[in-house]
Amino acid sequence: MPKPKASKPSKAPPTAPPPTKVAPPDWPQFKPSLPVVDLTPELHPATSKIATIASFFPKSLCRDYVTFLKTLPLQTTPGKPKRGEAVRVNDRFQIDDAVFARRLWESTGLKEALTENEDLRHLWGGEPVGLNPNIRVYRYSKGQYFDCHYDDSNNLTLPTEPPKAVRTTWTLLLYLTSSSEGCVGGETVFYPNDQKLPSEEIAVSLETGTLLLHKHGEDCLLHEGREVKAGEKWVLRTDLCIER
Ligand SMILES: O=C(O)CCC(=O)C(=O)O
Ligand SMILES: [Fe+2]
Repeated sequence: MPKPKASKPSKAPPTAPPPTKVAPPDWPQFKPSLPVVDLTPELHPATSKIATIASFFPKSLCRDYVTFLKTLPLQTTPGKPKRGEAVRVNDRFQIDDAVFARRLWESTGLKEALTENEDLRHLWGGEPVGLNPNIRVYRYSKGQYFDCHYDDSNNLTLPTEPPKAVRTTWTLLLYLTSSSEGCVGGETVFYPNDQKLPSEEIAVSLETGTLLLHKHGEDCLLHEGREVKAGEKWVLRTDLCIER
């Protein structure tokens, strides 16, 4: 747990070891081929620990993805969190899929957007080399939320040839729905001073197709996925990996 200061449960629940022998899903193709717009990460005006890339997925592709994701065996959060873990109330699907992580990195324009932008290169904490194969899909329905927590950095080995030792430094959240699809609430809200103070909140509203990036590990801001009031919030999560 990188930040023990907060009084609330503050560690994201552990990601149970992803099933290793489960066949990966037949993720829809990226159609139209990506990127559809110039992918320039925009730093949040309040902090350089949050960036967004608008229209990372076009809306039609988000729609295709949600239709597909609904067919996956999502699991509702089991039981009560352990001491010191944040409450996450949503439905989730998790898979270790290095091939899909690589597609998201190499076939979307993301790799170029993060590695070829000289103004932003210093933000990533090292040389970005790919995405975490641990892919998570979240569905939040009315009343569901992810309470305040910090995201940990993890050391991994990417199954490249030869394998690459990496560390995750930023969380990536791809919003697949928003108010355009009838989702009310569900903002990702950050608190810059380790306390849930409404006066200091930095709320990022859902935008269909926007990729939200935020720094994690030691430098992670306390954050939450605010309660969904109506409709469904669908999110795809992975993490940025740098060489270690
Ligand atoms: O759903 C959100 O907006 C936040 C998700 C999150 O914090 C996480 O996956 O660690
Ligand atoms: Fe998080």
